[in-house]
This record gives sequence, structure tokens and C-alpha cells, in this order.
Amino acid sequence: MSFKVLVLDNVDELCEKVFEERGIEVVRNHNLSGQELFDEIRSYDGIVVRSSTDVTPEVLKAAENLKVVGRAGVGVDNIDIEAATARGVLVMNTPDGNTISTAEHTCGMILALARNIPQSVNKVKSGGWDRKKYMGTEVHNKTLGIVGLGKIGSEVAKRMKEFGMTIKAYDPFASVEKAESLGVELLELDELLGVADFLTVHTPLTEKTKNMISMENADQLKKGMYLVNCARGGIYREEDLNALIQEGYVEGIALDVYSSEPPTEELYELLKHPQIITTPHLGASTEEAQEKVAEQIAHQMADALEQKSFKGSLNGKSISLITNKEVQPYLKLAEKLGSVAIQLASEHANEFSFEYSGSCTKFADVLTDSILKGILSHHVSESVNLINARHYAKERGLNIRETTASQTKTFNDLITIKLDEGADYKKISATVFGEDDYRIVEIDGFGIELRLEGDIIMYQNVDKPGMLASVSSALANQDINIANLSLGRTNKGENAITAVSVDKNMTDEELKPILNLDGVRALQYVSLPVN
Ligand SMILES: NC(=O)c1ccc[n+]([C@@H]2O[C@H](COP(=O)([O-])OP(=O)(O)OC[C@H]3O[C@@H](n4cnc5c(N)ncnc54)[C@H](O)[C@@H]3O)[C@@H](O)[C@H]2O)c1
Ligand SMILES: O=C(O)CC[C@@H](O)C(=O)O
Repeated sequence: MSFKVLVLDNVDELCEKVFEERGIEVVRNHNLSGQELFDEIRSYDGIVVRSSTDVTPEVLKAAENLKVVGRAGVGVDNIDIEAATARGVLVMNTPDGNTISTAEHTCGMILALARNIPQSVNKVKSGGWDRKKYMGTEVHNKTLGIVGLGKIGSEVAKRMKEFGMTIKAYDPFASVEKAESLGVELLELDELLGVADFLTVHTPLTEKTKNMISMENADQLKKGMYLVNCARGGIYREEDLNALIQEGYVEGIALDVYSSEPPTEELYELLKHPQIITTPHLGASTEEAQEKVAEQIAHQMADALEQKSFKGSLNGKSISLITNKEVQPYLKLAEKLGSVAIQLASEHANEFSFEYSGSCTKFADVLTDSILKGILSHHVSESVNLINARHYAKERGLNIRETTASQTKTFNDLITIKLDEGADYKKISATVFGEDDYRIVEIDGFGIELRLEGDIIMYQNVDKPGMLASVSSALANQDINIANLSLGRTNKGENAITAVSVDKNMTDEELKPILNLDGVRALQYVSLPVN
């Protein structure tokens, strides 16, 4: 299969080179926006962005062919992941390609703040000489507070420790072991604010981190401390930055990132304060980082398009498993069973229970996605895949229950779907024999064995002689061949379930003679793709 990728932002050329080497057609156009972008994007399977292009629901809608959006970098604030997920589009980033560069930039900002480097450089360049004014402070023996001890935060910790700083951090998700191995003491946020001489943030911008420092909690800060933000604009409340300095809470502020980039006029005004030093989002702007992220994203996207691996995917927890050989047969089984379930369910049914037993239980999450794909493909006009199946299930108000059980006595693995009360059949179980022999093995407690493929007539009947003969002659009269059949009954002469596979897709008209046979009840017709 051939794929086409559009590189939209200023991503290193290595990106195109890798795509070309991987046999993927690649076009670079980083000046597109508005209608031009909507028109151009239509035919591409993948797009690569940095932070200039906003991948909005409208862009995603216009990109009819899109399968993957790649961010050459970490932050995906410019990509509407929810909208991408709803459209079944994979979003991936390169989580560690620019870690070192950003950590180094942060360390540079800390030192530049401590020694007034940008301000004094400007002074000299403008013909001035004021050594007293630019008296600095050592970082040695000072405390560096790190909020967010992830990849960049950890690299900053290692480097600034070598400068003789004591490192303390706040990160509710970091393990104590990890902090200890870095020689970092974990504190609560308010404790950290009270002891940090320098505070640097390395978290995403979230509801929790937005405005983490503002005039509202300025009293908690150690007087005369320094603030650094090389993560995301808005973690320090921008409107309060000048006041924090003027009222003596903060001695200096270093910013690489802003709530709007480039900053608005009002923000530019605030940034003019002499104790605020600024860089234009340069954390990841090194040749090394840009080459790494460009190369990584191209390989990751090529692998994803070729369904080889899904490294770096942010919304494809399930899809990343589809390259796992062990899970593949179960995925197919689950999807087929989902398709059977919806064909047997009552109209408007919205309650389904999925039960997994045996070794497939460890894949329960992704198997549920696959069952939902099977169910929803009958109802949703857009294409349903493992990325968007849960989104559509939620949107359609499906109530799902998932349970796992220990191994059954009879089968190594079993997937069971329980249907709504109003359905003719309430519970249907299936398994896979070998690699690709998918079979229904139980319906409502009746043991049955029928391949999950093709066209299947299912009915309940009284277990009496001649029933099958009547059905087969009703089919023979219409020149319809039986491919396979399976009978399940409780006790001799009681109720039975019969499943008949036929060689053609039958119309309602053709089913009528069987439906009208005396003793045939609850006739249902199920149609599945042939393997
Ligand atoms: N300036 C740049 O050019 C540049 C470059 C790369 C990354 N970044 C940004 O830097 C930030 C960190 O990147 P990273 O690669 O280290 O990410 P990461 O995911 O490795 O680390 C983020 C850390 O933040 C922690 N965290 C999340 N919510 C928190 C909260 N409420 N309080 C405290 N800690 C919290 C997480 O537990 C995690 O350890 C991101 O915002 C990223 O977009 C900026
Ligand atoms: O220079 C860039 O692409 C931004 C890098 C950075 O903010 C990121 O999140 O990776």
C-alpha cells in the first residue's frame, strides 16, 4: 500500500529523507493555513507538525484520508486529540527527542538569571558599563525546586546538582525510588515554594498546573526567589508577573514559553520588565534535538502507517497491541462476535456485557474495543476502528460491562457476550481454535459449534424428528445449499437450537418459508464476512 505524508511546520529535512527512504511520498508545505490548508490536506495519510499548525476539528474533518498526525516534539497542545480520536486518527509525539536540549536551555536560563547575563550583555552592547547594577548570586548551596520530575525535570536535576544546588521537587506522580536515585527530595508544593531559591516547572499545562504561581499564593514563596518556565506558558500567571517582582516576592523571572506565541501586544508590554528575561520558545531549538525529533517522528509514522509498531501514540492504547501476534486471533474473534451480537440484539439495545476467560483475559481492554468495533460497524456511518470505538460507544449511549473469569474447563479461551433481556438469544460464547478457526461454541447454555463466517440462520425448535428435514427442503426448494450446521439441545425431546450456515446471502423473502415452518421459533439471520 502506498502512503502520502504532508510536512506542515518547520521540521528538520531529515524527516522527508526518512519518509523517502521508507518509500512514503512526502510533500513539504509549511505556509498553509485556512482554506488552502483544508484543500491541500484532503488526500494525505499523515501530517507532521511542530507547534505552528493548529490541528483543529475542522482541519481533521477536511483531512478525509488522514490516519496519523505526528508531532515532532513533546507538547501536543496544538492538536485536538479528542477530535482526532473521534475520527479514528492516531496522534503520536516524540517524547524524548528534545529532552536534553530543553534541560540544557533551562539550566542556561537559571544561570542567566542568577548572573543577569542578558541584561548586562545588552548594557555593554549599548555602550554602557555598570558592574554594580549587575551584581549576581551564586547557585552553589542554593535550593532548586522542580515542579514535574519527568524527563526534562530529571535531566535539569542531574545537571544543577553538579553546580552544587540542593534539589527538591514536587511531582505527585513521581516515585520515591526515582527521586532518591536522582538525589532529589520530594516535597508537597507549598513546602517546595517555601524553600526554593530557584523554581523551575516541567509539567504539561493542565487545569492543575495553570496559574500554579500567581499573586494569590505569592505569600508561600521564599522572598526574593527566581522563577523559570521552559515548559508551557501560563503555568505562572502572566498578568501577575510584574506585580510578583514589584512587590518583592520574586527577584527575577526567565521565560521560554508564553500563553500565546508570539505573545500578544499586552504580554509583550509585561515582558519588557528588566528583571524578566525571555527567549522565543527555544528549548528544543538545537540541531541535535530537531534532527532527533524529525527522524523519530518519520520512523514512528511510517511504522504506524505500515502497522508495524505504534511507538509514541497518545490515543492508540489498543492499536499499539495489534502488532502483537498473540492478541491478533482474539481481536478478530472479538470483532466477529460483536458483529453477531448486534445482529441478534433487540432494536435499540444499549446494554451489553462482555466476559473474558482464559488467557485472553490479559487483553480484555483491547478486546472490548474490538467487540465494540464489531457492534458499531453496523450502526455508525463513519469508519470505526480501535481508536474511536469507545468514543462512538459513549456517543451512542451504549452501557458496557466487562468481566473476566478464570479459565473454563472446556476451552482455553472464551469470549461471551450477554445481550439485552428482549433478545431471542441472551448469551453467546465463542473461541478460536488454532490461529484462525473462529467458532461459536455456546448459545444460551446450548453447546453448539459453528464457524463465525458467512451467512447463518439460527432458530429454536422442539427437538422432534423431521425438523431439520423440513428446513433443508425449504432451502433446497429455493436452490440454497447448506454449508454447515450445528444442533444444540438440552435433553432429548426438549428445546433445541439449530444454526445453519448457507452458501448465499438470503433475503427476507427467502427466509419466510423457514420462518413459517411449524416448530421453528425465534429465527434470526446473521451475516458475517468470510475470513
Ligand atoms: N520549551 C520547549 O521547547 C520544550 C521542549 C520540550 C518539552 N517542553 C515541555 O516541557 C514539559 C515537560 O516535558 P517532559 O518531556 O519532561 O514531560 P514528562 O511527561 O516526561 O514530565 C512531566 C512531569 O510532570 C508531572 N506532572 C504532571 N502534572 C503535574 C502536577 N499537577 N504537578 C506536578 N507534577 C506534575 C508528571 O508526573 C511528569 O513527571 C511539557 O510541558 C513539554 O511540552 C518544552
Ligand atoms: O520547538 C518546538 O517544536 C517546540 C518544542 C517543545 O515545546 C515541545 O513540546 O516539544
